[in-house]
Amino acid sequence: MSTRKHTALPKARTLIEALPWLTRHHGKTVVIKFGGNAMIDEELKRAFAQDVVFLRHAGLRPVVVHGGGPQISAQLDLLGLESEFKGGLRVTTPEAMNVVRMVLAGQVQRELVGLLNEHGPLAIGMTGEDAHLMAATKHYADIDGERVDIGRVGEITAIDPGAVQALLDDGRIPVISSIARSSDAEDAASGGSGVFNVNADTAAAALAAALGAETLMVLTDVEGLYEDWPDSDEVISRLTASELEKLLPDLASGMVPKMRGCLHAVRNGVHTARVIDGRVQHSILLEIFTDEGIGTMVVPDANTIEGAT
Ligand SMILES: Nc1ncnc2c1ncn2[C@@H]1O[C@H](COP(=O)(O)OP(=O)(O)O)[C@@H](O)[C@H]1O
Ligand SMILES: CC(=O)N[C@@H](CCC(=O)OP(=O)(O)O)C(=O)O
Repeated sequence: MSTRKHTALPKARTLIEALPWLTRHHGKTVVIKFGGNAMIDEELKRAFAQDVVFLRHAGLRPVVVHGGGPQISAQLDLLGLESEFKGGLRVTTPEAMNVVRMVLAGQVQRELVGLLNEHGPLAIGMTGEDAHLMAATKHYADIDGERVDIGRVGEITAIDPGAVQALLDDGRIPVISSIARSSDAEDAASGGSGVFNVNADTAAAALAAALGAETLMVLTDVEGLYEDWPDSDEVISRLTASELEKLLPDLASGMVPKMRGCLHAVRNGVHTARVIDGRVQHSILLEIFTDEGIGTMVVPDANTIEGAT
């Protein structure tokens, strides 16, 4: 004879709590940006892969855009090259560009694809260079009103999401590195050097808009957008595009491309853009499938879009 205690009820409640969210998000595209600072340990990376695969099996269409800033800096350091940032962007010499490409496409992307594919033949890696996904032109940093040359940093000029849509239609999970081909034909024809280093938050936001995604989710190493960083740890849970626009000039480095990206996304058809804590295991599932939600959510101004709650 065997007996069983009824411990299953809380589990069932959790599943039932997910039901309205499953219905709401079914068939919707979610672009998830996984920041280099959130990839701090193996457990977290595995949990991230599980969450993304869960979304896919729950009927959503997840797309991963990954970062790798700290990993690039570590490799540059090994090679005796310095890392310098201006306005939150890496000053990218042609030599550094080769390292950026090697680390993002050859190391970080490969690792994430491998972790996702432990769950089945799902993930396919690509960079913005593939199938004309991302075209860019040279970006100049604006430092106190001055136009500063920061090397091979790109500003996205066009996105062709066709290849990503095709992969999604085929049930795959695209994993994208933020490298773009030059939209200048002559530069592009120069092969290896005809590419640009694009900030991964910016790339994720532009892709979310081009795909008509429902949600942009940015995983980082803080709980969300702090109101008075670094003096307070009060997280802003929800703000409109206009409210965010007013805050932008006061934001510091790492948050600038993230929040600019969120603003761009919600102003271009994405229903919600969220910044969440990637250090919390299964933060993606908590954000998508539970009533609480975590982190900071940005919504369009006239919040008339059904589902932007
Ligand atoms: N208002 C703010 N709220 C939260 N974090 C902020 C804020 N302003 C600046 N930051 C900094 O931004 C960092 C996140 O950006 P970044 O280091 O580029 O992360 P990622 O690798 O995830 O893209 C945080 O760790 C924090 O130091
Ligand atoms: C132009 C620029 O700064 N590109 C970034 C690309 C990687 C990135 O954005 O990684 P995180 O999301 O981990 O910061 C860089 O070279 O670090």
